[in-house]
Amino acid sequence: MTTKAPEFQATALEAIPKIASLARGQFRTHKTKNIEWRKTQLRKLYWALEDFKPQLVEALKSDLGKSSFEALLTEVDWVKKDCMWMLDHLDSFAKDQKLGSPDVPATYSIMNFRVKKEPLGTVLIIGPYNYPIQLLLCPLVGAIAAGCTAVLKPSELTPACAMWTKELIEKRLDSGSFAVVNGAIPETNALMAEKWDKIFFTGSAQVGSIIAQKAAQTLTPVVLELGGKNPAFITKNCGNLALAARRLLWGKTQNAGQVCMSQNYVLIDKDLVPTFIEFLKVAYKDMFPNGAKASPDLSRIVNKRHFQRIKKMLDDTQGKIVMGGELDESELYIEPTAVLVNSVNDSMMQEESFGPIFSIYPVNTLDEALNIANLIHKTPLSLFTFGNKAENNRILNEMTSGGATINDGFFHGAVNTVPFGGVGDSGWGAYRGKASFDSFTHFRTIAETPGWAEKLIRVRYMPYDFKALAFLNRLTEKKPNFDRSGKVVKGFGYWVKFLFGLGGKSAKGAFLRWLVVLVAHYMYTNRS
Ligand SMILES: NC(=O)C1=CN([C@@H]2O[C@H](COP(=O)(O)OP(=O)(O)OC[C@H]3O[C@@H](n4cnc5c(N)ncnc54)[C@H](O)[C@@H]3O)[C@@H](O)[C@H]2O)C=CC1
Ligand SMILES: CC1=C(/C=C/C(C)=C/C=C/C(C)=C/C=C/C=C(C)/C=C/C=C(C)/C=C/C=C(\C)C(=O)O)C(C)(C)CCC1
Repeated sequence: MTTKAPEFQATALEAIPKIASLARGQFRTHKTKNIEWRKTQLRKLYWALEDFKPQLVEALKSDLGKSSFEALLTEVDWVKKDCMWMLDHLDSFAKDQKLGSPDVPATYSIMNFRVKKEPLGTVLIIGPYNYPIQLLLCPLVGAIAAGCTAVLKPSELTPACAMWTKELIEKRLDSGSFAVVNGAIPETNALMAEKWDKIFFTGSAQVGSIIAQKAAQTLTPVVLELGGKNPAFITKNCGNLALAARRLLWGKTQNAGQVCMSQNYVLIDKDLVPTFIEFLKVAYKDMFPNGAKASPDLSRIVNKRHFQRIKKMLDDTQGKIVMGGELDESELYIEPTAVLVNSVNDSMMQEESFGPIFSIYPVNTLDEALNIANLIHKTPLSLFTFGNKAENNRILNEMTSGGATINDGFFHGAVNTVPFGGVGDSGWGAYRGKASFDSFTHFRTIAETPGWAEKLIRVRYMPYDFKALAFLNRLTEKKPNFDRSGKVVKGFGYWVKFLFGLGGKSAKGAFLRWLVVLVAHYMYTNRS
């Protein structure tokens, strides 16, 4: 089969309602509730990715100039690993969860409480352009695992990937249950006019807001995986400044920095700035011994619009380019570039670069750095800290983010089985690993009241009987061990528990303490 992608073809608008209706109809057959059926789809997706690997690698090259190395590591093989991991864990994720203590008080243990994991239904997955395979198909892995049917809308900015994705999904997965609609705003709007049981959107905050507003009209739940202006903090106590420079440069060179979770700017102790810049240049030389432009490893910017957007940030900055700075629109090439700035109003601080450029902002204190970062973007998608333990903990405590990495670039987002998502306006919800299954699952609590218990539980019936209520309260009510000011009162009960528990804070703690006492007693009494 040729590796050249078919000419990009948007899905006919009039076909979209039928595609959505077919996916809904497939869900209503209930076949997706069969775990083996879901596993079969995941296995088919795995082999489709394997078999279409040459086409997908070629498509990523033509759409983004993405190296085959990154095309495999962060796209095709990444999703294949997702399929394998989900296959290994799906049985445990999908089985009913029996509820007991402490969720269910002993009094109600006869009700056989359990949580049934049910697919939400038919979902819409909208993907971005920067990782057009991974960021579209990893949510699909979750949807399949949860038992949903799905319609995918790839980004039109990566047309070759979109066309091959359509082919591999529609040719290899269950017909009608999984479909791809290609197109841009009109097609996405036509999809948004349909009723979905969940929408999973990855893209800009601006478009995410449009999606969320439309979804709200039909009370459709959404997951939003958005962007952010992500800070990196480097303090005097960062330990290895050269390591910080190399690891942060990694975050801005992979995929030519078109990574929503990479750092946008670096807040660094002012005394470290000259050395940091030198270390950046050393790392740059290591990564690109023959220059970045000649390197087969560095992606290109996806299109002229984004190229011009990034170029404008550099044109508008009042800062000084201290590394890189070469651009070539004919190749959509932008050199990894660092800009030394001194104003929070600088274009390099105010916008998400979503490219291979970032700013360096000297600070006097960690207080100043935290104030600036919270001013620039209170809820970024990521943050990175290079300080001592106390400083890192303080940064994590005083600044939130979707995820964070200590002492590296975006490593919290470089392992496909740990939860990934934003916070505040950088995203709603999470996926990857079990979170992918959970994201498309309804956790349905079920109780079952046995007939023989009717006399035991008559308390709820009229005519109400306060004696029965008092009896129920005696069984179920816990006396407070605190007073009205919220202070724990160390009364008789407290001391009895303390003594019998040997001061342990929990049953496990008490057990372990008693075990130590008994072993010590045994060893003493049996000493030679
Ligand atoms: N949190 C995450 O995992 C990620 C977040 N992003 C964010 O996405 C942005 C870059 O990706 P893009 O693809 O440019 O995002 P985008 O928001 O422009 O497009 C995303 C999707 O929305 C569709 N779309 C665009 N405009 C629309 C409109 N007006 N109405 C309806 N649908 C529309 C596009 O066709 C595409 O499929 C950056 O802001 C980046 O931070 C990108 C990748 C991952
Ligand atoms: C080899 C042994 C060991 C240790 C091995 C280790 C620690 C290996 C480390 C490997 C590394 C650093 C791999 C890095 C991989 C990076 C990846 C996969 C990046 C992925 C990027 C993605 C998915 C980007 C997504 C972008 C998004 C969502 C966005 O737009 O933001 C031991 C264990 C130490 C000893 C045995 C041998």
